[in-house]
Amino acid sequence: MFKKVVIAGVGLIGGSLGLALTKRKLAEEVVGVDPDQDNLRLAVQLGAVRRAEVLAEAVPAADLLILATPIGVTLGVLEMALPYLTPGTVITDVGSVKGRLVERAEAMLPAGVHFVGGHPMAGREVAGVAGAREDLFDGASYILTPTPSTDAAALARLKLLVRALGARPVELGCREHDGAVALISHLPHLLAATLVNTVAGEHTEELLLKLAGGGFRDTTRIAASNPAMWRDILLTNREMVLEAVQKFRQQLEHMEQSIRDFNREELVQSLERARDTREALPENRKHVLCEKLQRR
Ligand SMILES: NC(=O)C1=CN([C@@H]2O[C@H](COP(=O)(O)OP(=O)(O)OC[C@H]3O[C@@H](n4cnc5c(N)ncnc54)[C@H](O)[C@@H]3O)[C@@H](O)[C@H]2O)C=CC1
Ligand SMILES: O=C(O)C(=O)Cc1ccc(O)cc1
Repeated sequence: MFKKVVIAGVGLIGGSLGLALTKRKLAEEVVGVDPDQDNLRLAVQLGAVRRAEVLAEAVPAADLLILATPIGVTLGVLEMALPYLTPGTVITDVGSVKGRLVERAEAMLPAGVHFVGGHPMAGREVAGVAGAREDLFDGASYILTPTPSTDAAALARLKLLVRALGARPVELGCREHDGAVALISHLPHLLAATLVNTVAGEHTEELLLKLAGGGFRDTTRIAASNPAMWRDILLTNREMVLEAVQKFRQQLEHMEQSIRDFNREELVQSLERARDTREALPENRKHVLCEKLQRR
C-alpha cells in the first residue's frame, strides 16, 4: 500500500500505527522520528518501526508522513519537515483537536504534497510506545477532515489505509470534528476527572475508594489518562469544550431540580432517555472499554 511510511512521534498512537502497518504488511518500511531516544529504541525493539531516523533523512523518500506528536508541536514538526518534502508525499496527523491546523498545514505545503487531517477515535490510558497495540484501531471510527482543497487521491489512499487498519473512516469538517469530539470525548474526560476529584476531596476518600464498585470504575476509567495530553486538548479546544460544559450543566441542573422537587416522573424520564440512548450505542469499543484488554 505504501513504500516508506515515516511516523513522527512514535508514542502510543504513532507506535500502534507502526505496529499495525508492519504486522498487516501495509508498508514496505516504517521509520520513526522522535526526540525521546529511549522511546525510539523501544519502538524498534517492539517492531513498531524498522529503524530510527531524523526528519532530514526520513522525509525525502516518504510516501506517507504521519504526524503523531502532541498537538502543540505538530505544526512545528511539519515546518521542520518542509525543506525535505518531495512531490507525491501524503501527510496526515492524528491530533485530538483540529482547530486551524489543517488550514495552516495546507497553506504551508509545497505543490504536490497533500495534507489530510486524521483522528483515530481509539486510545488507551497509557502514554508512550510501551502501550502501543497493533489492534488498537480495530472497530474504531477514524475521522478524516478533508477540505475543499483536499487532493481526492490522497484522501482515497488514506481511506483505504484506515479500512486496512480495521477502522471505519468518517469524514467531517474541522469545526464539526472539534464540536463532536468536545461532546463525546473531551467532556467525558473532564467529567471523569471531576468525579474522581469529588471523591478525592472527601476526608473519607480511602474508605470511599475501597467501597467503589463497577459504576465508579466504569465512569472514571479515562481519568487515569495522560494529564499533559488532556491539558493540551482541553485548552486547544477551549471554545467547544466550554459549550459542551454549558450543555452538561443544563442537564445536571435539570436532574438536580427533579430531585429537589421530588419529581418522580421527570426523574424517571431523564433516566429512561439516558438508558435508551446508551443502549443504542454501537457495539464497537473492544479496544477502549474492554478491561481484559487493558490488563494484558
Ligand atoms: N492517547 C490517546 O488515547 C489518543 C491520542 N491522540 C492524539 O495522538 C497524539 C499523540 O498522542 P499519544 O500517542 O497518546 O502521545 P505519546 O506521548 O504516547 O506520544 C507522543 C510522542 O511524540 C513524541 N514527540 C514529542 N515531540 C516531538 C517532536 N518534536 N518530533 C517528533 N516526536 C515528538 C514524544 O517523544 C512521544 O514519543 C496527540 O496529538 C493526541 O491528541 C489521538 C487519539 C487517541
Ligand atoms: O475518549 C476515548 O474514547 C478514549 O478513551 C480514547 C481517546 C482519547 C483521545 C482521543 O482523541 C480519542 C480517543
